Amino acid sequence: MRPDLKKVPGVLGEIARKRLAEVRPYPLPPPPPVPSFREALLGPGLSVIAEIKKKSPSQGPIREVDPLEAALAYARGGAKALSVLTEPHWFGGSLEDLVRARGAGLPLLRKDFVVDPFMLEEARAFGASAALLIVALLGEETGAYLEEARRVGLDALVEVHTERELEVALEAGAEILGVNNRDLHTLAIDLTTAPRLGRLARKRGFSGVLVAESGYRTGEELRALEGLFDAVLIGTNLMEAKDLEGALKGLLSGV
Ligand SMILES: O=P(O)(O)OC[C@@H](O)[C@@H](O)c1c[nH]c2ccccc12
Repeated sequence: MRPDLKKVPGVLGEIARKRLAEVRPYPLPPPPPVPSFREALLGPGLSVIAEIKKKSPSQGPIREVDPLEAALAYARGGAKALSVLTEPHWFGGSLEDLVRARGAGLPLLRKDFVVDPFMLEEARAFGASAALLIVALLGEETGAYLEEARRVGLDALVEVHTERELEVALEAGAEILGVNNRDLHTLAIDLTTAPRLGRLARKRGFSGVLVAESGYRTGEELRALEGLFDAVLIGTNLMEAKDLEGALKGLLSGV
């Protein structure tokens, strides 16, 4: 289950290699009961996964927030689930942020660069309902990580950015598929990526939950996702707003 990270280029490779060097398994507390991430996204209309992210490689510092206050504001604003960055160096996150965000009662996605199966057990033990699996990192190991996620009781958001990665994700049996508009090697965003690969996934017979990720800023952009996507993941645009609840309500009023 060791992904081969030597050949992963750009920012993504750098972050992931650092993360791998830091993994040191330790005894974990028994996992708490958590709500279902998958079910939360399957409600009517386009579900929003709102992200708690203090900084990022593309934006630099975004804001300092208390993850509990942010989580409560997002819940009031209509989010169906939350994504919490736990990567410390480039995103300023931590597992404590995950624990604090649980206070809002919404299902949590552990947003990190999972490169070791222990990180999945850890996510579950700290109260996540789901974890992100990045196909650009895990490659042919994606299926093994999906199985491990299932074994520990986590949903997996399997993230792709190219047609080749989509094939790997479908072959691995992904049930929740995320299409990232952002190329994690270069950080460039292209909003045509999600609809293009989303449509291709459906054409290939994918009947699971489809999530569009990254770069969304307007109600109009969200409206364009309706009918194809079950959910959208929004981070920076919300985090930059003073009033998280108002910003999310504003975006959703257009949908
Ligand atoms: O802040 P944005 O552009 O709204 O994007 C959110 C989310 O999609 C993005 O943070 C993300 C998508 N995939 C990732 C993988 C690792 C780190 C971060 C991400």
